[in-house]
Amino acid sequence: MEPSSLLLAAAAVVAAVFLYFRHRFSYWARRGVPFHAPKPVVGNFGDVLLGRKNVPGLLADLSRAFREVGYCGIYSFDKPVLLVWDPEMVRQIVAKDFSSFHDRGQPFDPADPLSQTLFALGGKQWKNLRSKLTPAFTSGKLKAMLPLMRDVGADLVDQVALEAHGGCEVDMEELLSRFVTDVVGTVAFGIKCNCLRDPNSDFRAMSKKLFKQTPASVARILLTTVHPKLGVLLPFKWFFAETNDFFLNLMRDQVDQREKTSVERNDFVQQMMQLRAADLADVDPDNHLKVTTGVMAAQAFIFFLAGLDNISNTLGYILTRLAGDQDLQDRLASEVRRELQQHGGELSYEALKKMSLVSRVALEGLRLWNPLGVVFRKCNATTRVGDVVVEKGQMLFIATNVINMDESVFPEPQRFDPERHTAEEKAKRHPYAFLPFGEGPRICIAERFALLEMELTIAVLVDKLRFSPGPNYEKEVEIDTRAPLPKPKNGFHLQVTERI
Ligand code: HEM
Repeated sequence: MEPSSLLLAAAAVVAAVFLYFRHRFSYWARRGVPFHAPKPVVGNFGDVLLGRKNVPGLLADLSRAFREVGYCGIYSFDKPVLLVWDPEMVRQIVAKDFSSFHDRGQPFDPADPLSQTLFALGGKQWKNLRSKLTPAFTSGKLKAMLPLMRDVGADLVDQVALEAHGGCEVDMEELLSRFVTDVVGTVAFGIKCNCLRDPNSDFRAMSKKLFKQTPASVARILLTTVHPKLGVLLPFKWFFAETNDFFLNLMRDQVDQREKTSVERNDFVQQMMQLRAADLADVDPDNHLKVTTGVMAAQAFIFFLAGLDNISNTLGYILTRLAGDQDLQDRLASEVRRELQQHGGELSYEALKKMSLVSRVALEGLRLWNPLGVVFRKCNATTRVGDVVVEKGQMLFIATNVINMDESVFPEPQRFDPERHTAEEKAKRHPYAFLPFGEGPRICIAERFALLEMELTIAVLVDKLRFSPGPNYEKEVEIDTRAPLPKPKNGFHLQVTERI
């Protein structure tokens, strides 16, 4: 090709790209929705890509200019996204008009077994699987899982006491992270993985790998959130081949072993096996997802993804707050000891459910730490939400961290105050003003499981141990802005002594 033709072709490409972005980036202006001016290509997400802010932090900052409006338009790369924090609009999106917003727009690749999670599925397949998985989280099932969790809780207390040597500072981020991995190992996969004792176990290595953020993994997560098809085309699977094989083999081995030995355990693998047996009778192939070993592994994998950092970091944050408030910590310990006494010394399900301060502390931790910070939906039928006409295909982000910090609802929002979660206080506020687990038919399926695990952990720790500020104590925990979701930059260092 002639140099002049080459130059002309290059100019045409540049002009086409320019015109494309100019059109894309005028989306909100054309609709009269207040918006943030985007940067070329990255839209409003440049600070996340550069590691300057995590996703909830970015969304909180973007909401600030339009706080009273309750929503604004943003651009995730070139994709317009409606950012919402007005509780009434949120109610409409996640509950009232659920039929127009039933999916998250997550990628689903039939060739990638671990992408077939309840979180990612949409439409009728989601509905069918959700109804099958819901019974796995009933009170009866949680009660049956509790002894498994309690054993790991006892291991945690022993390990913390061991590392504290009667008064040293301990990094609770590391120990809690190993603890939650052991819990998931036992309740989801039926194996004792011993990460608390052995920080180099296979399970621990895999969980570390999974949560290790690389520029490629962050880019993929962001891109797949807004461009599912693009995500599927990228030359690596949802969580890379090694992770796929690890979880698939784990599930396969567990199922084989149980089928051979007829051993039954009160865990998630057992429930998935029952589901698979019942599934053989399901005669609706169009709307239901066949429960293969891959589909079973995918659901257990979500346990792994959702049940680790979310829970361990919220607990680490709570212990940090308790270390700074000895009075609250003592009241908590008294409640735990009183209820234990009244329940024959056993930390039973009934005893835990009587510990109302423990529960309020867990909720206040979730309000302030808010591990996910954002809930998303994709519009599947054009619908008016408040003053905005949301078109089919439109992505919506619900900034739950902004809602949780509204000072008209939670005065002095930065203050750790469990009394915000009494029944009377709850009755005074909008029902959508506190959403750590999302809301509506797609609310976190494991909400009660996650709360139970958190309550159990708080109870076993404050019963036996006292947490206080040590030399590396951070009253205000510094956040690692390079991680997409809340993560402490320097761990949760706390001094630990035995509680008399
Ligand atoms: C403190 C811990 C946890 C928090 C804060 C949390 C929070 C959330 C949130 C905000 C959502 C989105 C809800 C929505 O879109 O309205 C969600 C969905 C989900 N979570 Fe959790 N979660 C936690 C633990 C877990 C655990 C341990 C599991 C293990 C099974 C789990 C499984 C799921 C699943 C499968 C969904 C998708 C539900 C659906 O689409 O039907 N989560 N979670």
